[in-house]
Amino acid sequence: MNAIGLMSGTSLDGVDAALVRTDGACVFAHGPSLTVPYPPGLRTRLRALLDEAPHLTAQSAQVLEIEREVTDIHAQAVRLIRAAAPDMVADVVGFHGQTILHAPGPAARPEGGRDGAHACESAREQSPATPCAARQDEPPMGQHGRTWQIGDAARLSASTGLPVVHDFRSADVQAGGQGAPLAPLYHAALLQGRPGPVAVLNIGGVANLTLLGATGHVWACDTGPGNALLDDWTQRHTGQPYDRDGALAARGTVHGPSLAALMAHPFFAAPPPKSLDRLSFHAGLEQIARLDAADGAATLAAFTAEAVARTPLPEQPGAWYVCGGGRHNPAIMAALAQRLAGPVRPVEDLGWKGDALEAECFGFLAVRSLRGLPLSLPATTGVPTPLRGGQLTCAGITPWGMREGGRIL
Ligand SMILES: Nc1ncnc2c1ncn2[C@@H]1O[C@H](COP(=O)(O)OP(=O)(O)OP(=O)(O)O)[C@@H](O)[C@H]1O
Ligand SMILES: CC(=O)N[C@H]1[C@@H]2OC[C@@H](O2)[C@@H](O)[C@@H]1O[C@H](C)C(=O)O
Repeated sequence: MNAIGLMSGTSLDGVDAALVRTDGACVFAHGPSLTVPYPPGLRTRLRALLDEAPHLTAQSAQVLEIEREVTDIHAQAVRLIRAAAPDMVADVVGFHGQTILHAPGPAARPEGGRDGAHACESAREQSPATPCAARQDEPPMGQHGRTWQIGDAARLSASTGLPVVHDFRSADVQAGGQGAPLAPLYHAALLQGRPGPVAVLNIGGVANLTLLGATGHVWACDTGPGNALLDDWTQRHTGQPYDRDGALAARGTVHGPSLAALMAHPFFAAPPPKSLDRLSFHAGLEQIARLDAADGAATLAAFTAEAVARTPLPEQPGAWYVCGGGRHNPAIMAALAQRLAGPVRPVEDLGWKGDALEAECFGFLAVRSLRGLPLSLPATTGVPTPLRGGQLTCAGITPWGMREGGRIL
């Protein structure tokens, strides 16, 4: 199938879209990929929504309004991808949605939850759970926590005329898994035929790691902060959304005691599998508040790398391949190279597209979902057994087929 994957990550910078031809096990072709940036105003409102999310429901006006805008930007991304690949007719869309809250098992919300507030408790009091097939309702706070991605799959399906697979993480969390990371099975599919142990490290807003072992087993977890803290710090001190090319960090010096204080966060003492909310380390910005802008940036770049280096691994990788926006930051890449054994290289060395990988992943996972194949494993998210996931919404399909010339599945 030709699957368009859509990922709007924790950096809140926009929607990544990519087209892959896949059977959910192998990838046969990589089509075009692109990013549709969020307008600055939407990015600001999304950032505010993260703080509000524990107190909101899926019917809150603030959520509905932003969800509609976010969905329509995804629809625009689908249109652009289809226009860029007229010969690769899309069969399905994998729609991740925008994560606004991630609070699965205890490892993901160390003491105090977000910014010291107990996000999940407040959410539980305010969240009547009404099932909804086409949007992810604000997920109920079950015994295993919850994860919430906004996005209206029915609206996206109707506007694109394509079946849409969405809500990839809820089943995992409901089964007692972390709900993240989900990219490991895609990384493993791309690594097929390469000798392990080898690591793929995604440095997005949050960072996550996939280890393919010497015997081919897959192991994964979130490692710690990616760029999100540094983005917030840079925004606060320079008014820019991120530390372009690590220029601010390059002018600073890592402050050892602050780095040690940041590494004292309970997330690092918890064993994998574990995953993170974008705001899990937000209190860390106050811990380094007295540093100047450049030293703070240098310390945060080092924090991202130190967190990776301290991740307890079952095998030591012979090489580290880095994807996500953090690989564009020389301060982060240098800090990783300093701390990790083995070469640290961008995934472009493998012929992969490091800015499109997550979007491709959700196209791949959409096909796995349609085929009833697992999206997660005990060693990737902590689910008890390999687990399926995702929901299918077909609002764009008539009895005569797809509205915009798609193929009948
Ligand atoms: N030239 C650059 N220099 C420094 N940092 C950069 C550069 N380009 C991108 N980045 C960083 O990468 C971030 C975006 O990364 P990416 O798109 O991988 O995140 P995401 O997909 O939103 O997050 P996640 O993987 O957590 O869901 C930006 O916010 C910025 O911090
Ligand atoms: C809840 C959520 O959206 N998590 C993201 C985030 O961004 C990076 C890291 O944290 C990872 O766990 C995950 O995304 C990737 C695509 C994943 O699931 O593999």
